[in-house]
Amino acid sequence: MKNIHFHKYQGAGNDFIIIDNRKGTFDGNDTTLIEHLCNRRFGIGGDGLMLLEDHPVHDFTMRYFNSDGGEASMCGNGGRCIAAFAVHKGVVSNPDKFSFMAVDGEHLAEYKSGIVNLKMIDVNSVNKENKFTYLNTGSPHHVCFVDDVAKTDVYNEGKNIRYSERYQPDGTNVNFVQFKTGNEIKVRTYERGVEDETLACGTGVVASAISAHLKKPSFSEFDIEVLGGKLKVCFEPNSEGGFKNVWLEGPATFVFEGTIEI
Ligand SMILES: N[C@@H](CCC[C@H](N)C(=O)O)C(=O)O
Repeated sequence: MKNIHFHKYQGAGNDFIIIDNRKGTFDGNDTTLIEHLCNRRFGIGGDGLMLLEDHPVHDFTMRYFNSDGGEASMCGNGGRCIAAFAVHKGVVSNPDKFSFMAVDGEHLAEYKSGIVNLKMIDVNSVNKENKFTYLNTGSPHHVCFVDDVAKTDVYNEGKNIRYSERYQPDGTNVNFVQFKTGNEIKVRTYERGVEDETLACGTGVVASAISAHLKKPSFSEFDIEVLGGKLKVCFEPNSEGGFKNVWLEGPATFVFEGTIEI
């Protein structure tokens, strides 16, 4: 038997188990254990699990695992939550501006009163098709626009696209976006690796905001409503059809901590 101490955080309802692994005692290759810990009935429960580890230059390293146990591409809400955790635990010396390393590279973060503003990777290109866009914002995203996101069958339609031949073998996350007024959009996301709709997806709202900009070029800042709350995204288009200075902002909240015996 082994005891694992964990913290639970959520960012707009995208929820994560976070483990301080600076001593290296948790084995990130143990897919079965991570899947078990993320299980909402038999474990702690979460859309994903993160390990906070040391980094020689940056304040820390973030390792992200989807709830299926697999080490995944970037998680935007996870990045915001681990940033808040690092501030709460005194891992970073200056909450106003700090940096960490993730699977897609370096991220800057700013923390103030429970809100984390996280710099995301530059987006070099957007594949714009007739009915959808496809882009990588740290994780791959298919984005389509719908008239009424509340009436969209996110689970079944998302799953069909996620497993469609076009995206094999890696699959994709799938976002359904509805324009509201001005710079406001509503987004619902089917996440691969969770294999369900989640209450929010950070890299997904970034992809959705950039896709919305392609339809409404006068906006480069978006207010986004997701099932679990509100997020903001801003960016600057570059001269080659890409996007730089991409920031994702929203709440990152401690839920509880505990020890689980496995
Ligand atoms: N919830 C995340 C995205 C996590 C990764 C995704 N499920 C994938 O495997 O691509 C976010 O907030 O960005």
